[in-house]
Amino acid sequence: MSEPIIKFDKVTKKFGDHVVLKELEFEVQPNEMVTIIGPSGSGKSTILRILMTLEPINEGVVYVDGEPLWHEESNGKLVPASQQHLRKMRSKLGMVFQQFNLFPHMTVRRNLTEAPIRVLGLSKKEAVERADELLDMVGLADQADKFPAQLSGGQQQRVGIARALAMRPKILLFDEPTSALDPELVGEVLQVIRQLAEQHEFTMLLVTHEIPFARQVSDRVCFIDGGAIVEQGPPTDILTEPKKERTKEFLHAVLHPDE
Ligand SMILES: Nc1ncnc2c1ncn2[C@@H]1O[C@H](COP(=O)(O)OP(=O)(O)OP(=O)(O)O)[C@@H](O)[C@H]1O
Repeated sequence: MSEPIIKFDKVTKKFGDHVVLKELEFEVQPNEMVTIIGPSGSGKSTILRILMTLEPINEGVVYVDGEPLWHEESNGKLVPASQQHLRKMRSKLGMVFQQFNLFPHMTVRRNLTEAPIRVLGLSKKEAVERADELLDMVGLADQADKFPAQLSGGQQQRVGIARALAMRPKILLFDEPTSALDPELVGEVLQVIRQLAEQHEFTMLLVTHEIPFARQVSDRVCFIDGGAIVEQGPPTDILTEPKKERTKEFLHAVLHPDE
């Protein structure tokens, strides 16, 4: 097996006295599509937010692409990372948020060109070309001049995905990308994610409650509860024949909410 592109080495994360992740050990291989499932409050979003450098960790080391994320090496020791190191590491990752988080005062195209111009130093022409290619890929080439509020939720989320891709990250993180959508708009967003998963050009980490979708697209499913991995493996094992009682109870509750 190759070197993992993401590795949580005994990572503990606390909010005050509340231990959200307890000595978490978790690895993702390059180009792997991993889905994280688990009850509300189990620490799923916290894992993604730590990777996006939005939440610092308390103990342990997170490695991304072979380098410590929240630390830097100095004289053979790991010391807290500088802002410069965090910026460099952050550029390896892109995140798609539950609430889209688009810039409301910018057109769709400008939502996609802003960061590549400012952060990556692309010329306007290069950034526009890249944006238009990505909008075409997510089926929104004809919406480039509109503002986010003029689009449906499903369209806005497709812009959110295109915007994350515009930075050419190695790793794409999805935090419940369909949970803010009306049910009839979920399919179009899942279709874009499915397309990306099939290309195998990115490492993808997806937090979702869409169990049938997770079964179709994931290389591995990870069930977490109480900030630790309870069970993980191929989707057919975890989602069809889970071994642990907690996984069975969770899946039953998600798949049969009325029982
Ligand atoms: N900024 C914060 N300050 C204090 N507590 C927080 C903060 N962010 C998250 N938590 C707590 O940490 C725990 C894990 O939160 P997290 O959002 O990672 O859970 P989750 O598994 O993603 O849940 P959900 O499915 O509801 O989004 C929860 O108990 C939450 O209340």
